[in-house]
Formats: sequence, C-alpha cells, structure tokens
Amino acid sequence: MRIGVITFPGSLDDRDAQRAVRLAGAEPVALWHGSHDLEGVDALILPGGFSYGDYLRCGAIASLSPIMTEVVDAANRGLPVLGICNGFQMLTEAHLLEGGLIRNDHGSFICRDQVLRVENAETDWTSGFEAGQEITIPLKNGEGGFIADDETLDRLEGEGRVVFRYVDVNPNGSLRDIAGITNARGNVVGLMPHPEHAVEPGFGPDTPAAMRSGVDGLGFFTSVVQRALVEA
Ligand SMILES: NC(=O)CC[C@H](N)C(=O)O
Repeated sequence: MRIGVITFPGSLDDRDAQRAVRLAGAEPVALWHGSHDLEGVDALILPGGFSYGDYLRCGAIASLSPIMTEVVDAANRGLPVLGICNGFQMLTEAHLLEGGLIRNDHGSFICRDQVLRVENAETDWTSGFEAGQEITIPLKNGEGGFIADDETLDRLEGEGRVVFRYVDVNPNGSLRDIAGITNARGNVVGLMPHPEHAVEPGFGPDTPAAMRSGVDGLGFFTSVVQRALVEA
C-alpha cells in the first residue's frame, strides 16, 4: 500500500508521518502542495505543522493549495484521508469536515500527553481500535478548540461521527470534548492530537499508561493498511 504525505510550506511533522507509515508496513510517498498529481496513492495524510506561518487562520491558506483540488475530489470518491492537527484544520477549511478550530480557550500554545477515548472504531483510520478504548498520544497546538453550531454538533454525535473525545481534561475548550471527527462515509478523519508521534516505544508520551505501550498512535496507520489488505 502507498500512502501519500503532503508537504506544505511550514509543515513540520511530514517526516514523522512518513516514518509512521513505514512502521505500519506501507510505503510513504512524499507529495508537494504545489502539484496536481496524487501519484496514484491509496491513502493520504495531511500532516501537522505551521503551514504559511498560521497566517490568517491555521490551515486556511494551505486549504487553497493546488493539490487540495485533487484531495477534495479523491476524498469525495472515498480515498482514506487523515488530517493531523494542522491537517485537521485544513480539512475543515476545505469543508471536507464540518466545524472549525479556534484559538485555545486559555490563549496559549499547549503541549502535553493527552488521553483520548476512541468513540468510533469503524472509520478507515480507527478500525484497529476498540470502541471505548483509551489511548495516549501527544497534543501540541495553538488553535485546537473545536467549534460548530448546536445542530451540527447534535448531528455529528447522532451519526456517530465524533471519533475521539478528550478524557480527564479538556485542553483547549473544544465543544463537547471533541478531539476528532469523521465525514459521513468514514474515510476522512481529522484530529488535533498527533498519532505519528507515538509509534515507537521510547519516543512517545512518557505517562505511565502510555509507557506501557508507547505505540498508541500506530493503530491509525495499521488500521488503514489492514483495511486495504482485507479489501484487496
Ligand atoms: N501541531 C500542529 O500541527 C499545530 C497546528 C497549528 N499551527 C496550531 O498551532 O494550532
């Protein structure tokens, strides 16, 4: 399986995402934001970082990059797409996912190991988890507050499209503790925390629970690989 990782000007975590893909047994394909060619990849990752220096709104300018035309088409055809942090912000700006991300309610950039509950284990990126499972992966952002109007929030919850919720603490004021969501089809997933930073023991979160596994983020990447194998 070949998984494309798109680099935008100011991307930071594209190399880590490529490494996570490799550790999950797939081939990472480096894609450039200015291209219109997805090079026939089987899935896509929009990585974290500070595209365009977070100017205007995080992810807003990157969502207008040339390659996003192809990303939107491919996502609407069912290609698995994962947006991590800045990538999640791009997916909402591109209207592939609903709601938006605003400045953390406490006004500061936050960096911590974050416990999440997996609410939906049926998406392309979470099928390797159990519903209700708690995982710990790093969180680091300035604009992580998830917002949407009440009707949208009710619909997301009613349709099981809240994929992750923050546990123990709500680190940024996200409405209904939402850390990640999916589209109706379950192929597009976005979340603020960073699974690609928790794929190898000794390099991820150092909380006691996370240390026991150290690889809570790997399941995102093995989920999409496993699903592709089953469908092949
Ligand atoms: N880690 C990230 O991708 C950060 C995203 C964005 N720059 C923010 O601070 O919210």
